[in-house]
Amino acid sequence: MPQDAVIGIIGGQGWMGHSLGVALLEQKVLSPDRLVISSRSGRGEAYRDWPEVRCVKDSRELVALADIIVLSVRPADLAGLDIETGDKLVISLLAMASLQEVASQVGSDRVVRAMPNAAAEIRRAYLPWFASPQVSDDDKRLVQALLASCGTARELPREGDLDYLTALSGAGPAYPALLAQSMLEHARSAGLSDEIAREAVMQTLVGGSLLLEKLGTDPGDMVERLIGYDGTTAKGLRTMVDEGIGQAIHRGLDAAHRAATGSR
Ligand SMILES: NC(=O)C1=CN([C@@H]2O[C@H](COP(=O)(O)OP(=O)(O)OC[C@H]3O[C@@H](n4cnc5c(N)ncnc54)[C@H](O)[C@@H]3O)[C@@H](O)[C@H]2O)C=CC1
Ligand SMILES: O=C(O)[C@@H]1CCC=N1
Repeated sequence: MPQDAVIGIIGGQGWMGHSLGVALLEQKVLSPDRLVISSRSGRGEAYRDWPEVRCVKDSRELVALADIIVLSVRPADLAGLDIETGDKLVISLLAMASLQEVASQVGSDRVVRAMPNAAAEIRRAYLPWFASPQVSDDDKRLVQALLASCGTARELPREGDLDYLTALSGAGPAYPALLAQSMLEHARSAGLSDEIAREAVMQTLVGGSLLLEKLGTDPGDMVERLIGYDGTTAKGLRTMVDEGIGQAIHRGLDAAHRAATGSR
């Protein structure tokens, strides 16, 4: 990254905005004097350890100060962004807003769409991104370095893949949360104390995910291996499959994908 490039995050106090800003600072990808955030609610607590970070209320001021602009407002707030970035590099984290929509809203052709997820907060996000043809190879290296501060970043060959991944990985941390919620309700109804139920659910989901990651094999192999015991797990898995868990997941992902694509 150019040593003196200034990054501006519009919505830099929000969930994704501050996750990215703080990750860049903590990993020293960026020195605090090279980060500007715009926030309607003032400075807030997220950057208290870095007083050199500049905070402005007016996003037009941020655009004037920054070389690279990150958009991290909610999709409904895009149309109200009264900014003109010229040909500065713009990185949009917004779901549902196409490259074309972002480009025409901010007036730049150098636009990257990136899709973080909630795990950016702990730097374990999956962050696919797609760039417009006007984004240079140097820009792309920079984008990859910035986004990798929050997890695993990956350039995509097609914008449509980003819409799909908005539903799969962008929304993704909500899916284990739903599973955890359902398991927790069941454990409580079986009479376990709240403390033990929570501990059991969390350790099981985290441990199971880490094991899958470590094994690196097809998840179906682990399912088959456990079905092979023909015991407790097999009974549970077969019932879940027969009750339509697979279809429910596919239909949910289809619905999220349709929402991510909007009218396109
Ligand atoms: N939260 C998530 O898990 C994910 C969010 N996203 C996308 O990231 C974007 C941001 O989402 P969150 O951080 O979760 O939302 P958020 O609501 O936590 O943050 C948005 C921030 O933007 C600020 N804001 C709104 N209009 C502004 C303006 N004109 N100038 C300056 N600041 C302004 C708000 O005050 C707020 O602090 C969204 O577009 C969303 O689609 C993408 C993937 C995952
Ligand atoms: O729910 C949303 O629209 C955004 C995109 C993925 C996660 N949050």
